[in-house]
Amino acid sequence: MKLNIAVLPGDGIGPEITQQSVKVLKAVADRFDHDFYFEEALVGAVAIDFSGSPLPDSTLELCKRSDAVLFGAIGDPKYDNDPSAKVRPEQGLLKLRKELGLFANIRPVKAYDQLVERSPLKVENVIGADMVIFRELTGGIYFGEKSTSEDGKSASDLCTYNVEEIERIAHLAFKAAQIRSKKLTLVDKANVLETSRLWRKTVTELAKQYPDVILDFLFVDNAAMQMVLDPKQFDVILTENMFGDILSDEASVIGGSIGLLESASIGARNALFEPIHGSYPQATGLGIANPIASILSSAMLLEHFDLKEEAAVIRKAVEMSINLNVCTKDINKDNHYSTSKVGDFLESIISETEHPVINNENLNLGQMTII
Ligand SMILES: NC(=O)c1ccc[n+]([C@@H]2O[C@H](COP(=O)([O-])OP(=O)(O)OC[C@H]3O[C@@H](n4cnc5c(N)ncnc54)[C@H](O)[C@@H]3O)[C@@H](O)[C@H]2O)c1
Ligand SMILES: CC(C)[C@H](C(=O)O)[C@@H](O)C(=O)O
Ligand SMILES: [Mg+2]
Repeated sequence: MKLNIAVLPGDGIGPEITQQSVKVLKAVADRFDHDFYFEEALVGAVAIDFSGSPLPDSTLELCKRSDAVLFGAIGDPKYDNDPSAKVRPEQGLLKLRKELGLFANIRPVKAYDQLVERSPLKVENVIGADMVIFRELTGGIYFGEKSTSEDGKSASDLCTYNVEEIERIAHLAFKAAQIRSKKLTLVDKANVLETSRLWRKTVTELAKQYPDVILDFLFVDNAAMQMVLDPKQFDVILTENMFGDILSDEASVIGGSIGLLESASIGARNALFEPIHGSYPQATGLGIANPIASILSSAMLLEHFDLKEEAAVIRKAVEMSINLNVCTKDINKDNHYSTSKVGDFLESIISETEHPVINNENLNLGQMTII
């Protein structure tokens, strides 16, 4: 298969993790005889430095004409610490999502058996947890009208949704539930917010088309608590933009690190694949960032094009690196590997060449077999 992939490394750890994904995708292309073409472009703070815009027109054009976008991360402390900055790196990502119509952000969360001991949550609560969060991505308070009064003493962000915006992502979430454990939980704040009441009404109506799926509801404050008390109760979570942002970072403690959480942002024509984490500026250039979230996002990219076997090879290689403890320090505190060493390891497993790090005497090879 021929795929043109736009690569937007962005800021902070974005370039180092994205580089590992490209390595892995190239190994997949070689192994399965595909033609993957990569073209890089600027986004975020680096794009502001270069052109004054967090999403230059040339970057947007590249994304529009590519088959898929591989996104790293954006964000820089110089903007985080300056609330009055009018041009901000995050605007690049938000504009990209809007312009490409990426309304559904799919964030799978699971507890790897080998890592449950590392989760701050109780092992018995976490083991077997496996859910997917469907986060609405182009509406809600993120995109409503914004204003600040002239005297700077009040500000407003409007939250709006319409039925069509709710229905299109709800269909995807119901379909996902049908091929999973057939349970869909709508997370909202319908006891307070008009928009949430519209979500409840619309989703309840739609549920009639999916009689095999059990629909239930949770208020977001309770959902935040249930997420850590009993994450195994969740199968598919459907929620609006901001609740999904917050709940998915919270859910990452189940897996042991946010550096493991992949995501796909899907629209009618375009698709973008991004880790859920940010630019982790403190780690820039130190080689400690976990590249797995980005690499698994690349697996989602392949699944999007129905390259299931290819994606499975990536997922199996990742399982293997976790089993063998070839991991960065967020999940391997004592004997960690650098970002690029983890990438090299996965690349070598996929391309079935010699493993550059596997001879390390501290590795416990156990019963592992190389695919
Ligand atoms: N999609 C995105 O590009 C995105 C997402 C979230 C935040 N941001 C931006 O990133 C910047 C930093 O934000 P933040 O500190 O709140 O969130 P962050 O996700 O960058 O980092 C939060 C914490 O998560 C951990 N972490 C994140 N990525 C990791 C990785 N790959 N490996 C290991 N540990 C990892 C680290 O402990 C880090 O301190 C801000 O400018 C923010 O706006 C961007
Ligand atoms: C950087 C920010 C705009 C973004 C969001 O809030 O959507 C991030 O937190 C994410 O989860 O992708
Ligand atoms: Mg977020």
